Amino acid sequence: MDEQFLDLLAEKYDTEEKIITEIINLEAISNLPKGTEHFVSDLHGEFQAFQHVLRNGSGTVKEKIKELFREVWTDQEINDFAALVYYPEEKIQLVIGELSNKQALNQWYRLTIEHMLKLISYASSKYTRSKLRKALPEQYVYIVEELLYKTDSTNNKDPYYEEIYRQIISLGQADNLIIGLAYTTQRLVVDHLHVVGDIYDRGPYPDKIMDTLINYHSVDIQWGNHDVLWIGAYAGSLVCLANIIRICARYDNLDIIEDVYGINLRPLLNLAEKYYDDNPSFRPKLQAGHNVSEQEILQITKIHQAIAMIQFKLESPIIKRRPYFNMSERLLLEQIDYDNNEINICGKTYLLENTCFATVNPQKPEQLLEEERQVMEKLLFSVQHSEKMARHMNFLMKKGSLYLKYNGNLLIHGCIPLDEEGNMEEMQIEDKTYAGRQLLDVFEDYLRYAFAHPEETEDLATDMVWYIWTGECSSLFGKREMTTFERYFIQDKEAHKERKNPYYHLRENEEICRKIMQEFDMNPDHGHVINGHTPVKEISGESPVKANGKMIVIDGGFSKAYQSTTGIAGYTLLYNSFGMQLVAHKKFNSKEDVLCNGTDVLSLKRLVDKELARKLVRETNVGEQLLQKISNLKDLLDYRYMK
Ligand SMILES: O=P(O)(O)OC[C@H]1O[C@](O)(COP(=O)(O)O)[C@@H](O)[C@@H]1O
Ligand SMILES: [Mn+2]
Repeated sequence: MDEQFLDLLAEKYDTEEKIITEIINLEAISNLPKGTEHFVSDLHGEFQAFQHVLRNGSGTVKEKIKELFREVWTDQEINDFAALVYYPEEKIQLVIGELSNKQALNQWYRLTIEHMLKLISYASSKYTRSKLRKALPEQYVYIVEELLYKTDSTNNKDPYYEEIYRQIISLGQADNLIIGLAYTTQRLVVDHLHVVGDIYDRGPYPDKIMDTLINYHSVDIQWGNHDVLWIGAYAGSLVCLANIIRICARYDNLDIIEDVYGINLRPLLNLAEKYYDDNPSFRPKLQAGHNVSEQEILQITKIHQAIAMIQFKLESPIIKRRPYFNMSERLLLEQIDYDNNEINICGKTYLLENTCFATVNPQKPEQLLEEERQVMEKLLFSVQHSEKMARHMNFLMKKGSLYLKYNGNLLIHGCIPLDEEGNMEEMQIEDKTYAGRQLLDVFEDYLRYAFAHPEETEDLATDMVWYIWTGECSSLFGKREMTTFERYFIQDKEAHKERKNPYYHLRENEEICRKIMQEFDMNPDHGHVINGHTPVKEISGESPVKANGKMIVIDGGFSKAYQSTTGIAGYTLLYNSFGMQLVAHKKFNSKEDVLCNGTDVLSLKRLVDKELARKLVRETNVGEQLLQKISNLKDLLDYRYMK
C-alpha cells in the first residue's frame, strides 16, 4: 500500500486505539442486515402521489405499525396512527380539533409519544445507534435517547421517565416532538431511494419533487427521457427548450416555466398572438380541478402552436448536420405539399388538418423568422439564468446517470437498444461505432460535456442530448420515431404509431436479460434488470415481472394521463434484507382522504425474490466500500504498529 496514502490516513487515525475501534465498528456494521432500498419511477410531476408513496415507504410504515400493534388496536386506530406518521402536522391539528378538553389532549400526547418511540425502536432495530441518532429530531436527541434506551428493569426510574413526558407536554413541546419522530420513522423505513427516471413533464409539480429529493437523506436518479430534455434545455439545446415549453403548454403547465422557474414568456406570447388563432389540435389538456378561463385557454393554444412550429423547424438542421442520427425521414416540414395540405410519410399520403404554418416559408421550411430566433434567444438566456433551474439541474447531474449498477441490479429508465436477433444494436457516431454498455457510456459522456459547456449550442454534444430524447438508438426513448407532428396534424391513428425497439418484446426472454447483465459485467444468477418508462397494462393482463423474474418493470404510473390505460396507479419496488417485493398502488385520491377517512392507497405486495439467507451490509455496494476501508486500516495498523 502507498506510504503517502497511509501517512494521510494516519492523520485521522493517529493512535492504535482509534484504528482498532474503527475496524471493530466497521466490521460490526458490515454484518448488519442490509438497509431497505425503495425504487420509484415515472413520477411525471405528480408531487402529491409521490410524496405519499415516499411518506408511507410503499406500505412499509403501515406494515411495521401492524406488526407491533395488530393485537391491541382496531383497523381504525392503525389507520389513524399511520396517517399521523405520514402527515404529522395536519393530523395533529385534526386531533386537537376533535378532542374536547386539555386533559384528553395531554393523555393523547403522552400515549402517542410512547407509541412513536416503540415504532422507532422497532424500525431502527437493524441500524447502529449512531445511525439512529442522525435520524432523530436534532433538538430532542438527548431526551429521546433517554426514553428509547430505558435499561432499568427495577422500575426505580419510572418516576424519572414519567417526569420527562410530563415536562415535554407542559412545556408545549409535544407537537414538535411528535412531528419530528414521525419524520424519523419515515426516514428509517427506507434507507435509500432510487428514482428510475422521468421526474419531469405532464404533471404540475416537478419542482416540488426536485426539492423533496434534494432534501432526501439518500437518493440516486437514473435519468428518464423527459429529465434529459430539461437538462438539454439548460445545457443550451434550443430544440430541447422548445420541447419542454411545448409539453408544458400541452398539459396546461406553463406556470412551471413562468412562476416556478421565473422564465419570461411574454416575447413568446407576443409572437403567438401575432401568428396564431384558436386550433382544436393545440388546446391544452386541462388538469382536473384547475380553473382556466376561455381567454387563458386561447392564449395557451396560441403559445402551443408557436412553440411547436419552432420545435419542428429547429429539428431540421440537426438532422441534416448529423446524418448518422438516421432521422432524415423526420424532415417532415420539407415533405409537406403546402398547396394541397398533404404530406407523404413512408410512401403514404395523408391529409393535414388543423395546420398552423403561417410562419413557414415553403421554399425554406426550416428557416426561423427573425422574431422566432429572438424569442428563442431570450428564452435560453432566461433559462440559463434561472437560479432555481440551475439548482435543480445541477442536482440532476450530481445524483443522476444514464444507468446504475447497484447491489447486483442494473437500473435503467428505458432500454438497452437491441436488434431483432437480440444483439446489442450498433450506432455510428462520427467515424466510430458503439453498442451496448459502450454506447450508453458515450451518450453519458456527451451529455455531461454539453452540461459543462452551456454556451455551446450547436455542437455534437448538445445535439446528442436531443438524440437521447428522441433517437432510435437512445436507451431512454427506445422507439424508432416520435410522432409528435403526426399527432397534431393527421387524424389517421395509423400515422401516430411509434415502433418500439425489439428490446421491448425480447426482454420477456430470460436468456436476453442474462446477456444484458453480462454486457454490464454483472452476475445474471443474482441480479435483475429494473426498468421504468413503459406503463404496465395490468388491465390487459401484462405482468411487471418478466423473464423468469430477471426483469422488473416499475413504471410508477403516477401520471394521471396514463392511469386509465394501466388500470392501476403503477408499481414501486422494495428490496430489503429478506428479498424483493413489488408493490402495486391504487389510484391516489388526496392527502385529505388519507387524513380524514384513513384511506391509504392500498398496496398489494408480490414477492419477486426471496433471499436464501438474510442479506448483510457486507454484500452490498456500501459494504464493499466498508470492507475496503477495513483493509486500509489493517494496512495502517501493520505499517505503523507492526501488527
Ligand atoms: O402523450 P404525450 O404527452 O403527448 O406524449 C407522447 C409522447 O411521449 C412519449 O411516450 C415519451 O414519453 P414517456 O417517456 O413518458 O413514454 C413519446 O413516445 C410520445 O410521442
Ligand atoms: Mn420515459
